[in-house]
Amino acid sequence: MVGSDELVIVVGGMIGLGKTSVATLLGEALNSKVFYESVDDNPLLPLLYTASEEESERMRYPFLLQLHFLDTRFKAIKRALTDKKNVLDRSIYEDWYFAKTLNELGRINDLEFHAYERLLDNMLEEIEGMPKKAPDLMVYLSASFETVLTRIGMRGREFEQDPSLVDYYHTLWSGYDDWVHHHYKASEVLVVNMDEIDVVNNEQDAEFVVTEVKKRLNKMGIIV
Ligand SMILES: Nc1ncnc2c1ncn2[C@@H]1O[C@H](COP(=O)(O)OP(=O)(O)OP(=O)(O)O)[C@@H](O)[C@H]1O
Repeated sequence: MVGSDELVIVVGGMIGLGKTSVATLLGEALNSKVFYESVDDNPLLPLLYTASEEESERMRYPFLLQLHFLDTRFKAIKRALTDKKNVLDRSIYEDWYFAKTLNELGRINDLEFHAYERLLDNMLEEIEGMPKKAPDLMVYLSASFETVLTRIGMRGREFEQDPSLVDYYHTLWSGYDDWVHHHYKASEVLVVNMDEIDVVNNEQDAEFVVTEVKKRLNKMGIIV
């Protein structure tokens, strides 16, 4: 039985749906530390979006970016599972889906992807050897493609705005639900439909999400 003081929650889902806001909200509601996905100190991320195809291919930016994420997420999940009582804004489990999509799009080659998978397996084995081996719950934010595009546009992060990225977003979006339901096995999953939910501007929506998470945890025998 997991005590509420050992609880680890990961927040997942497509780009722009509000993982950071939901992670903050849950951190406050459950009195937990939050590990944020850091975008500002990641020099490789804008390059994934803005470098020319030729430069990206020559410099291997998509692969280097995956190594960067693998490194930071491994650190975060190890700390979260050791310290306990944490909420993570995205996690190591989800990055594989990005890497696989970039491989399918030809931006990461097969040799790179296999090297990535071996490194990831090795890291996951380390995690499974820890006293707390996995998160307790993934809160998965889901939405229509229209909502995703609206939210990415509203957030206005400059390097994410180019219209040529819509195909990339659609490819990621179209396999995301399948990834969470058929590939992700580390914990139970609570799906939150973000089409009608705005946790930032609507207090009732924020309360609704917190209540849903608490209800699920209680059902799992974790009293919060
Ligand atoms: N493994 C990865 N490979 C490629 N890009 C990634 C990866 N992980 C995150 N990103 C990118 O990093 C950026 C930040 O991620 P994302 O927008 O999902 O989180 P966020 O800024 O916290 O959004 P939100 O909080 O609104 O859900 C996005 O452009 C996303 O595509």
